[in-house]
Amino acid sequence: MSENATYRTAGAGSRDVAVLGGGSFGTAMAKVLGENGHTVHFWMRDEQQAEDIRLHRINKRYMPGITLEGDIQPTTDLADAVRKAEVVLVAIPSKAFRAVIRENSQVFRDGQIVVSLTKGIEEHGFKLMSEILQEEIPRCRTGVLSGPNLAAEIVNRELTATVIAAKDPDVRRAIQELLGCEYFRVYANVDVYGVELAGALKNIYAIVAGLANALEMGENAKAMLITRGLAEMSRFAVSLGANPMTFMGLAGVGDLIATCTSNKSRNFRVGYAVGKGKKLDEAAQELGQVAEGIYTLKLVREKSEAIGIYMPLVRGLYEILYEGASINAVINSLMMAVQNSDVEFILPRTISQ
Ligand SMILES: NC(=O)C1=CN([C@@H]2O[C@H](COP(=O)(O)OP(=O)(O)OC[C@H]3O[C@@H](n4cnc5c(N)ncnc54)[C@H](O)[C@@H]3O)[C@@H](O)[C@H]2O)C=CC1
Ligand SMILES: O=C(CO)COP(=O)(O)O
Repeated sequence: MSENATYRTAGAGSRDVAVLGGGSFGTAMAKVLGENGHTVHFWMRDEQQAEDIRLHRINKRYMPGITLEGDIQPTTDLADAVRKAEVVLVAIPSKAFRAVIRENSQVFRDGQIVVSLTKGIEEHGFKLMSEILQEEIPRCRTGVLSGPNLAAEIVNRELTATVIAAKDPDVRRAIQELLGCEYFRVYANVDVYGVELAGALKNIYAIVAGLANALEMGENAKAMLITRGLAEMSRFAVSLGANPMTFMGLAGVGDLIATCTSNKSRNFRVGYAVGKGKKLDEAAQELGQVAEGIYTLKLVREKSEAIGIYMPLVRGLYEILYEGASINAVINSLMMAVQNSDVEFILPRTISQ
């Protein structure tokens, strides 16, 4: 899309929306909403950052060079932002998600629409963000936004599609109307658990893909890793109750392609740095932004072992990142493993072939 293209609100007129979280993705969604003619109460915890955005219309730390247009009002007063908003979008990293919502749970209203944009899993209890919303603010109507949504592309108005997953049709419709525009399409799904889990799981395979790229693996190898990643993540998610067809959609295969093939993905970049010999801590430190896959990997490895789901890529990546295994040794062991069926929803993985 050209910089000079005109933008219009996709549906109803101007609405008040709160975006919680002043990082890359919060900024990207605030920008879409602002351009769509909505009033954005953009909450962040750092007053200096809020003041800077107020004055210069640029989030210097997370989106340098990107001007925020429209009625975007940076604030450090979360209660005020939520009270003024009809709809709340939450883009806070999974590690801080519950604490922020719990601390402010009283300010959310009955029936208020609250949607998670976060692609991660809570450390204790393996809770997804929509489950945290239901526990902390059960009187709200909740949903999840996920899909191939690299923030760095959205802020440049590059064509993008996303998925709003919610049981309540009003939530789905509201988000489609608020965010949809010439460069941003919003598809709908009712499989909240599948869409949300897909978004969290793909971060693991983006790290694997970054590693493969650092090792200059060929296209066959990269395609194998992405496709076997898809098999592994859908096997795991389906065992927990997700719909396997969700993984054929934007939130599954779509997001996997975007993040496993682009160094705009922070998870991919962490994998790439480790593949080039950096220690995990060093790679994460240099990134300076969240790479949820680092934490998701630990939780998924633990959970898959507890429930007996075969996830060789998760196990291999865990050994590399957390147990100091050599990358070559892990690759050799993966290549020597039993050769299973391709699509196990057609030919079961474990029967004799
Ligand atoms: N950046 C992207 O392309 C996309 C990111 N996401 C997801 O969005 C979520 C947020 O990620 P980004 O904005 O990209 O991360 P980021 O690393 O760019 O920014 C994180 C933001 O969270 C804030 N934060 C951290 N701890 C906090 C706390 N305790 N209280 C309040 N604010 C806190 C930081 O100050 C920062 O503003 C992640 O779960 C990510 O997976 C989803 C789709 C795309
Ligand atoms: O989820 C994302 C794009 O869909 C962003 O991925 P990263 O967090 O790896 O940058």
